[in-house]
Amino acid sequence: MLNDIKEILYSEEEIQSKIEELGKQISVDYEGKNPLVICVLKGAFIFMGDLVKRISVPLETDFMAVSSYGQSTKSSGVVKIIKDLDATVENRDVLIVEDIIDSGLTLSYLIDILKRRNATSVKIVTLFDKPVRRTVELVPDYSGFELPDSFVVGYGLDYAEQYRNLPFIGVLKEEVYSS
Ligand SMILES: O=P(O)(O)OC[C@H]1O[C@H](OP(=O)(O)OP(=O)(O)O)[C@H](O)[C@@H]1O
Ligand code: HPA
Ligand SMILES: [Mg+2]
Repeated sequence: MLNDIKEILYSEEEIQSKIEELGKQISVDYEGKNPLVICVLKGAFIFMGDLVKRISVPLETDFMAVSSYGQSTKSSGVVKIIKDLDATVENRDVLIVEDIIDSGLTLSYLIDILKRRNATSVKIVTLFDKPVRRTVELVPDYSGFELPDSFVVGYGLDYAEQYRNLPFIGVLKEEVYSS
């Protein structure tokens, strides 16, 4: 598995210290509120677990599964809901937890759905962001690291469902997906 990685971009330690910072800021901003924190499966499952431990205000969690990349390194452009939320978002302060924003298609689709369900507020926290790849305008409220334009894996992110268990984020060797 490690042989397939071209370069490590951020180590486990760097990621954990960034999550601590994000958690502190979110705790300040949501003081006195009880947000519904939504994990976008599958990619955000590790970040979600680490982040909620660093948020000190009361909160509820829920999970939604969407997919648009499948077995490819390019978005299909079609966001499929595989599992919807259990909770109702009406009159809730919603915080969406994402692992990565790339084209922006997944989140712009989700934000639209949650606003139509009458959430009081909808904010986004992403651990990784590739702003140069955007095809729709979208700026996260909280962001961990900006990444270059290369396909990355690890810390929840996959290629063809592999590599999610790597504790760091790294660039996948092109020969792995171009062969
Ligand atoms: O900004 P975008 O171009 O839409 O890309 C970002 C989305 O793509 C990935 O999900 P994917 O569809 O691969 O599903 P997964 O989380 O199950 O891997 C990632 O976890 C984000 O949800
Ligand atoms: N890696 C894994 N999944 C992704 C990426 C990426 O670079 N961009 C969007 N989904
Ligand atoms: Mg994926």
